[in-house]
Order: sequence, then C-alpha cells, then structure tokens
Amino acid sequence: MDAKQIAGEKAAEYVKDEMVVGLGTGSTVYWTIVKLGQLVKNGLKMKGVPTSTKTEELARSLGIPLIDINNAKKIDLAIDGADEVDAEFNLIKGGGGALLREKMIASLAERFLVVVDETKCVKTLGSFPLPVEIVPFGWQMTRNRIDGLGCESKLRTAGRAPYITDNGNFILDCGFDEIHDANGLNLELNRIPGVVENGLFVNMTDAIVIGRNRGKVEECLFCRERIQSSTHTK
Ligand SMILES: O=C(CO)[C@H](O)[C@H](O)COP(=O)(O)O
Repeated sequence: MDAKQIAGEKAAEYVKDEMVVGLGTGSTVYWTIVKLGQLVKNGLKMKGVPTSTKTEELARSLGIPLIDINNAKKIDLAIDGADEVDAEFNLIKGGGGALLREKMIASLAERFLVVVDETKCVKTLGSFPLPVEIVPFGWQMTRNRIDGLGCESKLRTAGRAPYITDNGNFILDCGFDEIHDANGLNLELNRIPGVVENGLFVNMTDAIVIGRNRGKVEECLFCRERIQSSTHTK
C-alpha cells in the first residue's frame, strides 16, 4: 500500500456517526473518500461537503450523502491533502486547483485534519510554487502586483488555454523559493484587489496524518493547541 493510501484511509477512522465532513480534493484524500464510501455502505451515517466538482462527483459515485454548504448548520471535520507542510503545520495547498473552496470549508470546520505522505513535509514552505486564485479581469495587472512581492509567477494552463477553477477564475503558480513569513505573505496577497484567495493555510491545521512507506503512519492530534502552548512557554 502506498503512503498516500495509508494516510488517506487512516483519516477515515476519525469520521463518526452523524458528522458533517468537509471532503478535500486530491490523490491522498481520494483514499479517505473511497474508504468513507465503504463505511457508508456498511451503515456509517455521515454527510459530506465537497471542496470541488471533482470530489462531488467521486463522492456521489460512491453513494456518500452530500449537503450543500449553505444548508450545513456546522461542519464537524474537514479532511484534506496538502502540497507542503512545515514544522508548524502551516500548508501550501492548491496544486489541484481547489484552494478557495478548500480554505472556506477548512475555516468553517470545527477541526481540520490534513492527510499527506512524508514527501510533503518540509522545513520551510516555498519549494512548491504557491497557487493564487485571481479573477480573469485585468489578470496581468494582478500578476504584476503579486510578482512585486518577490516571486515569479506563471499562469496555470490546461492545454493551451488558461486553467479555469470551479469558481470561474485563473490560478497563478508563484515561485517564492522560501516563504519565511507565511502569515504576512498570506495577508499581503489577499490585500491585492483581483486576488480571490491564496494557497497558504496558516494556523489552521488541527491534526495531521502522515503516511510513510513500508506501511507506517504517524498521527499528530491537536497540533494547533500543541504549537500554541509551546509558543507560550518560550
Ligand atoms: O490542495 C489540493 C488541491 O487543491 C490538494 O490537497 C493538494 O494538491 C495535494 O494533493 P495530492 O494529495 O494529490 O498530493
């Protein structure tokens, strides 16, 4: 079993009866969703809130009951993958293009559980180009302002046309090399008119499941509390 599958399937164990669960996007959380499909067939009572049309189609095909985000009184748990995770469990997300809905759902959820294989764990965020969702209107002007923050950005494409998100927007993949102040960059990017959202998830992770090769899995629960308490005692 590969490391993504190990992490993805493990995360399904956190879903209990009557939970409303944010369903992430990507090849790691895919395994969580497949496992949840099996559990639902065996009687688990849950509802999913998908973060992308792709995940919505997958969940439907597996018979997982879905609920519109506007009708969910609360989201108990969101489970999602990541492109990079640093030592403080801050993330880069958006490799799959779903970062806006993923961030909305993670921020609404009472708990945010991240599933990754060990290759995603880095010392400093930034080797993976940071995805930034922008509106198509005036996109080159928006790109100039983003590049002014110290990166070189590329418009994501699908074939020869711009890649279009589920929300009808473009994505710039921004090479920053090393991001030392993820919180500051997150705020600066989102202050630029034309930017819809960026893929930095700062101080949002509550728990993480890391799949390792040879069948090992590492779980860190309540990471946010742990980081905050270690910061306070410094
Ligand atoms: O942010 C994402 C999609 O927008 C994914 O969670 C991220 O790209 C990781 O994907 P994978 O599990 O396929 O490596």
